[in-house]
Amino acid sequence: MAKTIVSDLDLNDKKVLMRLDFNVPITADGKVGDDNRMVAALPTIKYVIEHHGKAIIFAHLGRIKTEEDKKGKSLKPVAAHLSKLLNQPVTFVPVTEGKQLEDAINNLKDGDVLLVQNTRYEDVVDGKNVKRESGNDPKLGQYWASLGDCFVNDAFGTAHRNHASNVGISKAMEAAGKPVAGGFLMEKEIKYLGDAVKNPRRPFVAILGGAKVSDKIGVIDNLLSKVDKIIIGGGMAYTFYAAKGIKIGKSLVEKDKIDVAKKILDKGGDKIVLPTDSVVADKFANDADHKTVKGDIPDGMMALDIGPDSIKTFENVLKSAKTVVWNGPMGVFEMPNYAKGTLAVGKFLGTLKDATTIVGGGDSTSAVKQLGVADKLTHISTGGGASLQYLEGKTLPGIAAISDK
Ligand SMILES: Nc1ncnc2c1ncn2[C@@H]1O[C@H](COP(=O)(O)OP(=O)(O)O)[C@@H](O)[C@H]1O
Ligand SMILES: O=C(OP(=O)(O)O)[C@H](O)COP(=O)(O)O
Repeated sequence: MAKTIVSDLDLNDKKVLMRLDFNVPITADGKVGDDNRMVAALPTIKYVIEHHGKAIIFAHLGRIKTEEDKKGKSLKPVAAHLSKLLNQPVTFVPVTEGKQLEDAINNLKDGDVLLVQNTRYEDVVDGKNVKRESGNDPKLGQYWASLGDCFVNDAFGTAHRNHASNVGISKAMEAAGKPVAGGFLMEKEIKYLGDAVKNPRRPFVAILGGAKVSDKIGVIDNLLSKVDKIIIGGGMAYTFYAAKGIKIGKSLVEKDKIDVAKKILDKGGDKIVLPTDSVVADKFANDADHKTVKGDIPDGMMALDIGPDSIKTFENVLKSAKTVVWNGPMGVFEMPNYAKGTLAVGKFLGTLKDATTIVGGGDSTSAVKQLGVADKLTHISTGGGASLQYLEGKTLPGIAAISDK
């Protein structure tokens, strides 16, 4: 069923609530480190401005479980960066509810842009982890929905979450008879990912890495029936090492997912390709003592990148691929000593001539952009977990909640 899109709405003089994915890296000096996701949302924001709407933007940054977590997770630097990108002022409201927010919204004129504080501040109230946003508290969705005339959800990267700021607002808006639409980014992502996986050209290879192991390990099981090979690198690999009885030292591991990993290995057999060597370090730091080891990770060491032998193994699998979907860096690429694996895989994908190559996820995308290979790939998706779940064939709650045409 086709979904309502922002261009279907009458925006003139309307308070247009927007949900965007501005979950971007913030540098140590408090600036936006990579603005791919923000740039990707500009067409929809500009459309709202040009059609005389008042853009009221909701977005999240990081995950918040304690009061302490709120430090460094304010969207203020994102507002400043957005103002530069749009070349117009952006009003930043440092709270997520109350009179200050309501007054600021009431003061908006046509074409103005306002960014609300990190929606996940609502997860911790009075020091308690109440998960109002990420638990989709209906009262919060209703409150936010009451602030606007229509809702435009363009946060593809967050579409796999059932949260108050995407699903909650949508449901409350619909209940109040107000329009709920998707944005242009949502439309573009669905088109590219849908086309690539409906009838994928084979061999179809998925590459998974990164650190959100418990989030993404479940995806592998479903992908097994769709792809010809799954390459697993990055922090994800060591839960699989543990499942195979290979020593992992102090490497990232999700202990309660080792059984899941075992089942995936049994079911996947030689479809699953793991690193054969790793770069290990004695601490999580670029200047730590580090070396390359095959197989077992020594006691007291942690694996922070794949090694040169793994790179060759992965390239061998990838060289004949016709469709490649990649999410999650192969190592801690933010630190130069552990960036080689991610670099090598990104560069290799850029050399594949007759292949559809799709990279998704905040960190993976920022890695391929740093490498300068982004323009050699078919599609850079703003969603990591979201694109994976879309590929699995799952209905994403954020998309499902957009009104049908
Ligand atoms: N071996 C590893 N150990 C710990 N962290 C890792 C390892 N490999 C990659 N990472 C981290 O994974 C993070 C990205 O993971 P994730 O959020 O799942 O990817 P994406 O944002 O692309 O979806 C990066 O910050 C990177 O440093
Ligand atoms: O960065 C995101 O996901 P991704 O790392 O899978 O691309 C999205 O903004 C969702 O964030 P979340 O995984 O904290 O819910």
